[in-house]
Amino acid sequence: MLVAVGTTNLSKLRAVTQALATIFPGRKEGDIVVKGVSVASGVSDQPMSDEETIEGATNRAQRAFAAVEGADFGIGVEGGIHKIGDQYFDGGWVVVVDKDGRTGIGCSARYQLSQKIMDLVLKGDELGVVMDRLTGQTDIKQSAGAMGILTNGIVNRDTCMVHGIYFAFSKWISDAKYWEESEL
Ligand SMILES: O=P(O)(O)OP(=O)(O)OP(=O)(O)OC[C@H]1O[C@@H](n2cnc3c(O)ncnc32)[C@H](O)[C@@H]1O
Repeated sequence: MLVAVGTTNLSKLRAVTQALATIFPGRKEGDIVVKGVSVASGVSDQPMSDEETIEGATNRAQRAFAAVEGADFGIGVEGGIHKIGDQYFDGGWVVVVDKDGRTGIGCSARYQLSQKIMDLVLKGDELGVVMDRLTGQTDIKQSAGAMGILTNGIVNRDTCMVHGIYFAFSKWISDAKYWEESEL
């Protein structure tokens, strides 16, 4: 199975590899090939709404699928912020496409961003840059992620994304009766 993922971010690629091993059990090592490709998300570097983040994940999935010949699936994973009331939350959206034209969508758990972090993001820096500056670490977005820092390592970015990937694949792994047009 060849799976094209629209990113070269190591945390996202780890999440996809881990999720696929659970989604398609019994496959021998090497049966599932995950190929990360650099594609444009087509949205801003720091998406600021669920709608924009879903659009980015969709573009990444479609563009990765088109870029990798013979791919069985294209996957787009996009991180983004969303405001609910006067609070800001971050999370990841996942879109899956396949060669039959089917599309699946899922999202990770989301977590609150403090006003202190948001003040820096709203000044124009991406969350990853802000977290690097606050922690003194480099490229947090490819390792623990902001959620890993804020949960003291309990939920890292790849762990968080894995659930979004499971949900995005639900159409392929649950009974078709939940998805087909039915007479009920
Ligand atoms: O290489 P790509 O796939 O673009 O990965 P990315 O991490 O740069 O990009 P995303 O589009 O998924 O995320 C949008 C921005 O949100 C930030 N971001 C989202 N979740 C984050 C997290 O958990 N930790 C740090 N930064 C995060 C990050 O700075 C990104 O610029």
